[in-house]
Amino acid sequence: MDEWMNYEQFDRQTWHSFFPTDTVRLTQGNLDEIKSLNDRISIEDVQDVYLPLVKLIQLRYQNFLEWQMQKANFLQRSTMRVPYIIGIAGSVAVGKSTIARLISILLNKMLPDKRVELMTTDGFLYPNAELERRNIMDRKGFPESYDMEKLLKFLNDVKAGEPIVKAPTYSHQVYDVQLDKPLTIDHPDILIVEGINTLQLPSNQQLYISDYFDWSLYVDANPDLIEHWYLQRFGMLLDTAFTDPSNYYYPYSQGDRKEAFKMAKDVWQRVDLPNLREFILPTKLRADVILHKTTGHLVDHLYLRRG
Ligand SMILES: Nc1ncnc2c1ncn2[C@@H]1O[C@H](COP(=O)(O)OP(=O)(O)O)[C@@H](O)[C@H]1O
Ligand SMILES: CC(C)(COP(=O)(O)O)[C@@H](O)C(=O)NCCC(=O)O
Repeated sequence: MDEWMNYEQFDRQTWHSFFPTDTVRLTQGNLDEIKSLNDRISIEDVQDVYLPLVKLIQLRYQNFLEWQMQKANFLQRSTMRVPYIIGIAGSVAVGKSTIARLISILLNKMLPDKRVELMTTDGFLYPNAELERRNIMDRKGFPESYDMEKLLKFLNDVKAGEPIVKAPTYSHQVYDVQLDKPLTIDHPDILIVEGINTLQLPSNQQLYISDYFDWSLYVDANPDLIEHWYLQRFGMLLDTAFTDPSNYYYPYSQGDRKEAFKMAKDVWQRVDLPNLREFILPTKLRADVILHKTTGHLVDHLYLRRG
């Protein structure tokens, strides 16, 4: 069976032609904000790929608002403000959080009167101490390493319009969940939820976390390229750990750099790559849009689900 049968494929030129972006003027401030995300992010990608993508999200969001109104009319109630939730999935180090931040900047630009918030599911990993207690430290990122019930409850509270909902956070520098530094989600218009497990099926609950997503994106790339990006990020983590003994990577930053990279490559091969193959890639065809990246993080193709 053709796995792509439910998707239409577009190359970047065609994709760009759907929303020629001379209609949206990015100010120098917007560009600086985008640049500060990542020095190497390409402005061509922003114009050719991400602005049309965000335009599509805007259209879907308008449709959602319309539906909320019609539903309230039908149920003879006043319209409630229900957050629109976007899920972003893909491998460790494929660029999910960078894209999530970029989409949030562009959404703010296109919808200045709406409040957009951003979070990652990493905070719902069990803390390292608990992973160790369960003897699954080598399975960090695998389905059993997340408190999915807590994540479901969180999404449910946000969707139900609870005014203040707290989400635990995760630090790559500390390499652990930071229970003392929760993120407060305060009734946003749009919430972007990014994480490797956003499109995964539940192991034992009846509810799927993807049921809470109004729109979803999967970020795809060749695993060899993702390994390269993982190791590049590892290099950056080593550089920032250099002067900070509290950083998880500090000991690696003090020792032989070659040995440190050997260790990181081993972790990718033993943990993150099998996780990608077994549990993340199989969720790709559940996304509304699949964005395919190639060398240098450039997007070459997009796939849009039919219907
Ligand atoms: N569009 C991009 N251009 C250049 N580098 C990028 C881009 N997207 C991500 N990166 C880099 O790739 C690495 C992984 O990205 P990140 O957003 O942390 O991935 P994820 O959230 O999927 O783990 C980081 O070092 C990041 O700076
Ligand atoms: C916290 C993560 C599961 C999530 O990754 P992310 O998508 O934020 O890059 C991952 O970064 C991780 O720590 N994996 C375990 C193996 C490793 O150290 O790479």
